[in-house]
Amino acid sequence: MNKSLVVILSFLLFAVEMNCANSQKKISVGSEKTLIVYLSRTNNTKVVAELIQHKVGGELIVLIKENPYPEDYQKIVDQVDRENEEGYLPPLKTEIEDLESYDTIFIGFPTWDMQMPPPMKSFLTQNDMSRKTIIPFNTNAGFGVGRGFEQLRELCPESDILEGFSVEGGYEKRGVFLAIKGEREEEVSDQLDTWLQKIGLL
Ligand SMILES: Cc1cc2nc3c(=O)[nH]c(=O)nc-3n(C[C@H](O)[C@H](O)[C@H](O)COP(=O)(O)O)c2cc1C
Repeated sequence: MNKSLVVILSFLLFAVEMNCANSQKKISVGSEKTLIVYLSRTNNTKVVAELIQHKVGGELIVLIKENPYPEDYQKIVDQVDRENEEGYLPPLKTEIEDLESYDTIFIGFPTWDMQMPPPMKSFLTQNDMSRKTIIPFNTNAGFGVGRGFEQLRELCPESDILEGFSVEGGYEKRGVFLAIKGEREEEVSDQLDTWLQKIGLL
């Protein structure tokens, strides 16, 4: 084979390889240093957490309470109301041993009682979030995040908190459990892209 043909073919092969490598590359804010901590009862916030992980990488950790909340909707509503009134912080089963090694932490929770659920308050109170970049996200039944992001700022005064993402999820009271699926999941995924681009993570 003539020498210049070999050079041209090698160059073409290199260009094709580079293109494949780039199209497979996961856009990441540094997988080994990013954590996604979330709380979810009916999996809407879980789906959003997984979409975020798919887009930016990182470790996914679900918050589990030591004593589970009641299955019954009205019972959990009453218990959460009481816990909020008393400022009770429920003990958690979930422990993150090497939290200090993460510098970017996504914090995801559903709106409960128009605020942050007590187990997430426990997590943010028990762990040192200072000097970390915190990125909040939320699902709700259509009434918004309530005081949730404000409470996050109060609980993490020494953190750099980026603009949060809040989206409509389920409506357990009306029997709508996991709503972020199928076409709705695709819609939420697009909204996540817009948000992540806006805050500079995509
Ligand atoms: C105890 C409890 C209280 C809730 N309170 C509210 C509320 O005040 N406002 C609201 O919009 N949604 C409220 N919701 C609905 C959830 O925020 C919504 O269904 C969310 O998408 C659930 O997320 P998950 O599927 O990750 O658990 C409440 C749900 C529960 C279980």
